[in-house]
Amino acid sequence: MSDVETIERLRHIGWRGDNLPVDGLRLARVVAQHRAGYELHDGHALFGAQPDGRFLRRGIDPAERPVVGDFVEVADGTPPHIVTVGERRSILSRAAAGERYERQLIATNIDYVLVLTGLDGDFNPARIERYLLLTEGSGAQPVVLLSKLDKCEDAALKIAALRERLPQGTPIHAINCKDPASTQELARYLQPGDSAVLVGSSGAGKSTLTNTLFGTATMATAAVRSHDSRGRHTTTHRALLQLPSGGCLIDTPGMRELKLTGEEQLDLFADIEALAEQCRFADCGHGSEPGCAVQMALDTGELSAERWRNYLKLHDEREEQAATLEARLRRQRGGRPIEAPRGHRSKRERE
Ligand SMILES: Nc1nc2c(ncn2[C@@H]2O[C@H](COP(=O)(O)OP(=O)(O)OP(=O)(O)O)[C@@H](O)[C@H]2O)c(=O)[nH]1
Ligand SMILES: [Zn+2]
Repeated sequence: MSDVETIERLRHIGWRGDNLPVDGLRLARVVAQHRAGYELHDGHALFGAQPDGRFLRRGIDPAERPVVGDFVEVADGTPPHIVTVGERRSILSRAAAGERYERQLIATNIDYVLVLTGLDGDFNPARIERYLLLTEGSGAQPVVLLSKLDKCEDAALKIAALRERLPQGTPIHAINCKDPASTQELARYLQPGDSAVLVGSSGAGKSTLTNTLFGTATMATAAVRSHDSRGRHTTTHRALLQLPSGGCLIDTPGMRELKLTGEEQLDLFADIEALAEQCRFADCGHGSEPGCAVQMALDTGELSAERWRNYLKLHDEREEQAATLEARLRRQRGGRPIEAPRGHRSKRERE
């Protein structure tokens, strides 16, 4: 195959570079990570690979290891093995579940995070805000998709309210996931070289939209039944889907349950933070204090109670994660005792 052909194929799995690796090495993208190794795609086919020994060394920063979305150079062999990880143009991460704080890379080299919410009973601006926060600082651009436009009578109202609430310039598209003419406007995010992930709660229409973008209903739920090592049935999703428009969709389980990392700036709520600065007391609790600008805005309706609650919730969650992060960094630096994170002392300590 000529280099031109190879580069063209790589574009369809999201590659944007121009230089192919030297002879003997092959460029491929990580599409899944299993306990037993990696699953890669070279624009042509899927194949399995193992990481080079240096990625397995103890003490290596986990962020240096290959993750889903990475473009890697592979040395052929039995099995093929990953020798280098290419520069990343974006990094989506989350706080790993568990007692100890850990920032976990979910996917790299993603250009668009398509946040899908139904305009029906699923419609939930707070959840959309949570997803938007998780793309903050990642290098990926969030795009809000509102599905079930065909089943919603007050769509215009909901869209207008959302536009007012989200940062200016956040793209919002209301669509019918079942109708190719309606999803056509998403092609601009799915051109050769583009990589997108689709996130949203169960029932929002992710499979339906994927099928429509893919141009066929035959893949039904995009899932294939297979057997795991113990012979149990497992459902695995297609991890990288090359779309007719030229771009690709990456599906990674990590995107489904998302926790804040503690590093978010909450830019999304800059207006609320500016408001709180105007309270008469610097340490205003925004309860019944006199001169509270937040209460005033809530009273006049300038700030909706629902959005204020969402801000508080995400703010507390961010603080909690930030405290754990801080404790962890301190432990790593000097092994000094870990203080109880701010805001999480027991009731008695606070008194
Ligand atoms: N009328 C209409 N129905 C839709 C639309 N999008 C999805 N649906 C329907 O909503 C239901 C759920 O859609 P799915 O695509 O399975 O949702 P999902 O997000 O993949 O759900 P999970 O697989 O549980 O994560 C299905 O019955 C779809 O046919 C839409 O834009 N319009
Ligand atoms: Zn206040």
